Amino acid sequence: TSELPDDDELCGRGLPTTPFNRTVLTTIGPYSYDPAAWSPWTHRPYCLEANEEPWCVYTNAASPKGHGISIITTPEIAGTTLNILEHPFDQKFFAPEKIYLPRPYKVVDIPGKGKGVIATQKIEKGKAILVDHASLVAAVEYPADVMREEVQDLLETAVHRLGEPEKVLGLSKKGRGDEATEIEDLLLTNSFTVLIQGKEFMALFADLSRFNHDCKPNAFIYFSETTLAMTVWASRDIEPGEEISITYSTAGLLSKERQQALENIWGFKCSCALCTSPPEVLKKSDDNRAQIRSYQASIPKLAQEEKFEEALQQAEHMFQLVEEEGLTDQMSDMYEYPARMYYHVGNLDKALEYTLKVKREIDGFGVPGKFGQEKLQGMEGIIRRLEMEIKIKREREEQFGKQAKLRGKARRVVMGMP
Ligand SMILES: C[S@@+](CC[C@H](N)C(=O)[O-])C[C@H]1O[C@@H](n2cnc3c(N)ncnc32)[C@H](O)[C@@H]1O
Repeated sequence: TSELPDDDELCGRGLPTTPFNRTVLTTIGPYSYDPAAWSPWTHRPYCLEANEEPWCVYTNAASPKGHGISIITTPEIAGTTLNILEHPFDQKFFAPEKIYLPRPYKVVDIPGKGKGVIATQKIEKGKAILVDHASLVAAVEYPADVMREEVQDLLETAVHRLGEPEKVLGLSKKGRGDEATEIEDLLLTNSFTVLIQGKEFMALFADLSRFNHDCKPNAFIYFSETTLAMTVWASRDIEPGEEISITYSTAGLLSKERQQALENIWGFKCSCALCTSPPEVLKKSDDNRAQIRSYQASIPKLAQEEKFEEALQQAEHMFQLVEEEGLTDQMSDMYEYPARMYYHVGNLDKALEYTLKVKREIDGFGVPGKFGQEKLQGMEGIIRRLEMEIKIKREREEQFGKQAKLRGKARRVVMGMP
């Protein structure tokens, strides 16, 4: 738009001002005119001054994978937290055997939902369907002295600086009229809230944005803070021709709560198979989800009171219901409870089974961060120990079995039997 800095300014030669007459910062550091100092950004950061600190657009127009990435945040966050941005430009972070290439789906029209994604081949549970790097990452909250028009200006700049802005501009919009600008509408219709080092951001992913919501999805998404990529994982086997769906709402909500959350946060009325099913089906699902919710509260409590048998019975039933409701991967933080409790009651095989699930959660999905790496090493240690204890236990049982056989034989000899 005419409000955007012109090409000279984008290359760092001019002195751009925002349409609101705040001078874009020109100090050294992230604002330097020397392109070498902007790395890994391809444009000089475009900033507006706010009371406490400036807010800037940081863009790498070419990476990752050509479509580019723009991030709206403060220089402090860009300079510290987002140092991790070396990673998005690294293409080696994914094991090829874990991900489908080329993509195993196509984008088609889905009645009542606009566009959506259909599997073009059988997709196996546990494999990655798509790894999509964010195109736009924008802070959710701004200081009180930053005007809405100024945020709109940052957003415009962020999108138009991308290598392929049309990939983002072509996404679906609700048509919110005067309520929102085109880019605000795009964000409201398509962005996912992600956490980067504990801070909330809105993130827009050009390809992920075609996946529709389902209350009983067959896939789930995982965001990696270190690569700023969202991965879509198959949570069960998916047949060719099936729509691939994810969930936009939080786990464990009942049907009315889900409908409300989707309307309030995403602005649409859900027409997925579960939401449009007969009342008795919906009620059964709600009962299951209410039971899961109650188990989520009671299992940690029972574990604390060392009522392991009861807690384990509940945990087994909970994971059965979770599977039935298609929520398996939203409950992964609960695996640690049965892992520990089975160890306490001496069931090492089950303890190992659940510990392996915890490990899969940490390292299966993208590159774990520093905390993830430490936890992963801890888990690997526990797994080695459990495997060793199981081996020793098996050997003892075998030894015991042999001795019992010998004793039996000796007794028969004493008694004069053949
Ligand atoms: C992130 S986009 C998904 C892709 C979108 N259908 C498209 O055409 O590009 C979110 C929008 O898709 C539609 N949508 C997604 N899931 C839906 C569902 N379960 N029921 C009805 N509409 C849905 C809504 O219009 C929503 O605002």
